[in-house]
Amino acid sequence: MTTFKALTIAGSDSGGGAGIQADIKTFQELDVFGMSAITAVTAQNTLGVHGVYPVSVEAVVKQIEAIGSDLGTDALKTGMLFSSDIIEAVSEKIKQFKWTRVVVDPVMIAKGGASLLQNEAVNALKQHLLPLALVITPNIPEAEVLADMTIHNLEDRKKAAKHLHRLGAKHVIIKGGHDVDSENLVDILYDGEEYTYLTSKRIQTKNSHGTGCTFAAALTAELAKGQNIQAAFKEAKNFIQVAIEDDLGIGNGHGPTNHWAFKRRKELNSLV
Ligand SMILES: Nc1ncnc2c1ncn2[C@@H]1O[C@H](COP(=O)(O)OP(=O)(O)O)[C@@H](O)[C@H]1O
Ligand SMILES: Cc1ncc(COP(=O)(O)O)c(N)n1
Repeated sequence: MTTFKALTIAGSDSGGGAGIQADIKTFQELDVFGMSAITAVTAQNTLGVHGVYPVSVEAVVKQIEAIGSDLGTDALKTGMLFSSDIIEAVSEKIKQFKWTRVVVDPVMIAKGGASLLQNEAVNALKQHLLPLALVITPNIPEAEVLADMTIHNLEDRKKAAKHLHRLGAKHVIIKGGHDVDSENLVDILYDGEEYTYLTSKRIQTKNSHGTGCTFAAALTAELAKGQNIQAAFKEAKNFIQVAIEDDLGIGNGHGPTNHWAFKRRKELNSLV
């Protein structure tokens, strides 16, 4: 049996709902062997971010080299990268190891408002990492920053996707979680020619901590297994939908999603 592998280069969330922890859980649930390079440690729970402690560039590079020189990976995702120095170093390593199945989740601000990317690092992200992305997965506020425009509606989102494609990302997914005025939730994918829309019902919940990380990790896992972007997009959307639906109700604030839900439902369905 082939063992598919995926690497996450991201921050640690002590609360377990986002960041490295969400990524590894998602990889595992989708039958992909998960590996990590940690860029920053955050002291975080469902109530917010209580501390951010970046890891040295040297330590980030060493972690990636340890994986690249031995295990290799079938796909990778980036999440919280924090600084332009880390972004540049990560980009160099992606090039060195000739990794192409690269998902860039341009994490900027935690749901509670804490900054997970320094302002001056946005340019580094655009210049160095975006051109290496097979797919970039911003939420609406992140797409606004990267495309340098305001997004009011779906047409604006399509324009922003085109802009990010021009900057070098081969595919652009702009997620719709922040479009809180609409009852349905639409995620869009642009491949340079056509748009694909995935629509789901908006679930009313305060427990959406880590949705972006989990979605991007599911996408990465499917790409690691050799799926094409369209198929990976659909599976990632299904994964996050049920993870939000079956939330765990833990913590006193914005709780995590349920990373078990997708596999458990699949197993239940195969029993009946
Ligand atoms: N309330 C919700 N109901 C259903 N799906 C959601 C909800 N909120 C977010 N999602 C889904 O979770 C994923 C992450 O969305 P979003 O919240 O936009 O990103 P981020 O977590 O990066 O801010 C997307 O696939 C989006 O469609
Ligand atoms: C370490 C880390 N990385 C990313 C996020 C963003 O979380 P979300 O997926 O909810 O946008 C987070 N809160 N913490």
